[in-house]
Amino acid sequence: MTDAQDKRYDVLVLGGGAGKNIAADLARAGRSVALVESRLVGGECPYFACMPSKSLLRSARRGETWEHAVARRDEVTRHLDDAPTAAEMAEAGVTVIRGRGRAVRPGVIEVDGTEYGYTDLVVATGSEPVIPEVEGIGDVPTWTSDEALTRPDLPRRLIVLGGGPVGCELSQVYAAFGSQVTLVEAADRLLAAEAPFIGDLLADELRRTGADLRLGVSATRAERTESGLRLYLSDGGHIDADRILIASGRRPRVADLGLETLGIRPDPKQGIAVDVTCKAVTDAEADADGGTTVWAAGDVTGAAPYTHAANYQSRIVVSNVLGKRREADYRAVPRAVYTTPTVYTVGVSPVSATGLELLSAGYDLSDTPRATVENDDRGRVELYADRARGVLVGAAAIGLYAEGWMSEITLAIRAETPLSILTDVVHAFPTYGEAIEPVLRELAEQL
Ligand SMILES: Cc1cc2nc3c(=O)[nH]c(=O)nc-3n(C[C@H](O)[C@H](O)[C@H](O)COP(=O)(O)OP(=O)(O)OC[C@H]3O[C@@H](n4cnc5c(N)ncnc54)[C@H](O)[C@@H]3O)c2cc1C
Ligand SMILES: NC(=O)c1ccc[n+]([C@@H]2O[C@H](COP(=O)([O-])OP(=O)(O)OC[C@H]3O[C@@H](n4cnc5c(N)ncnc54)[C@H](O)[C@@H]3O)[C@@H](O)[C@H]2O)c1
Repeated sequence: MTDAQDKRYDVLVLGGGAGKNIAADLARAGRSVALVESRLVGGECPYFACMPSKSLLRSARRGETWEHAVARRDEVTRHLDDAPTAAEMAEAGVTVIRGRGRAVRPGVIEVDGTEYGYTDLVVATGSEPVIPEVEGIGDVPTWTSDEALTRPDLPRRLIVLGGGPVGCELSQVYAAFGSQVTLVEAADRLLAAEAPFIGDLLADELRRTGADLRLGVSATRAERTESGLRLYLSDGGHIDADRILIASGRRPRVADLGLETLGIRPDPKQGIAVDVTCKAVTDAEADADGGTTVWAAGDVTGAAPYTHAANYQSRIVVSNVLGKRREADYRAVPRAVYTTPTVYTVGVSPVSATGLELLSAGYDLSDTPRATVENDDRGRVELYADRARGVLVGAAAIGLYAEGWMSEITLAIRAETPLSILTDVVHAFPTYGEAIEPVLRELAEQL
């Protein structure tokens, strides 16, 4: 085994999704940096997650053929070629180490038998799909989002297991291109953590796209049949299909990283606990070890499983590694689902708000002139304010382009802009953004 002192870096980054930004920024700031990546430099988002799913959703919206949509998707993901991104890393001065990294002792990572030393370690290993405990699921044809977003085949009959963001986006994709989609969700509605109107309106849309929704039932058993597979449900029913797309959640990728040797004990569901500076919480003895620091960013922290949140945490890590203390604030991290119409929620959800006296008001997009112009009256926006402080703390919307016209609400929540100022903001006519004005006025009157 090579001596770790021979291959020593100021900073080692494990995982090249959000981790690649950290590596490049720190290298540009003059640190010696190595990035360890076991799959593709760039992480999941550009190749297996956000980008291919958004490309397929766009193609579905435009009524393209499946073949065209797949060709376009594969162009968007550069046919899974990470050479240009790896070259960008090299240009920034980052050494890219291909392979799976794991900690062997404080200050040392091992990749395929070679040891590398570090002063700062950043763990950015992302998350992985959870395979639900359904008897027989391992014996029938299944996909996770990885296959659903890279394969060229269009299953004739597809069961989508789970009605979270992955299940909703991919049900709309496959139903739009002609698969006979049945979505099974254990909760009573889609996107169950959000305001109820969101899941209800989205369910109407998915049904309109052609999907059959089985809400409030879970899968109990799967078996192979002559024509494909059969999935049994908790309500006594069953569904016959050719394939199951598992979209039943993800968990932080923390297994077999040797984190315990660094005094880090991640919760398998919550991931690596970090403080406000994104420094990993370690045992007292590990802290006393001194000399090295472990940071974490992205899905592995369980903080907010979105690329924009991972990128935000990356900026927090970079700043703190460079000695400029910066604290993360998660009050206004958007949660968008890019179906048509789009779901955009941010801040507190009325479903889980505790310890706040929430004021709420809402408005149907059908009442905006823009809905007439677009000939599309789908959607609604609701805003939630903290009565005690007179500021917005949460928002939920579903509607065309909601990811655009709701961003001002993200700023309002983050900046704690008083309602008295928000009610004085002018929106262009005719935009869906005008829907926000009556909601704000109603909230201000309730104060
Ligand atoms: C289908 C789907 C669609 C999504 N769409 C969106 C979207 O539209 N918008 C959005 O904001 N978010 C979306 N997300 C979530 C988004 O993909 C993640 O939040 C984001 O990729 C997290 O970035 P990350 O850097 O933490 O992890 P990742 O992107 O997963 O990167 C982690 C990297 O670490 C590598 N790695 C793991 N272990 C090791 C190891 N031991 N050694 C070396 N390398 C290792 C992995 O190979 C991987 O490349 C979507 C997710 C899915 C599944
Ligand atoms: N647009 C985006 O930003 C975007 C898109 C896709 C995914 N993501 C992120 O990726 C992560 C994973 O998304 P996801 O949708 O897989 O997870 P999720 O945890 O959000 O949803 C999974 C759903 O599956 C259901 N479920 C679990 N087991 C079941 C069973 N046996 N039978 C029936 N239903 C079952 C759960 O009740 C839950 O509603 C999320 O954190 C999400 O935020 C983001």
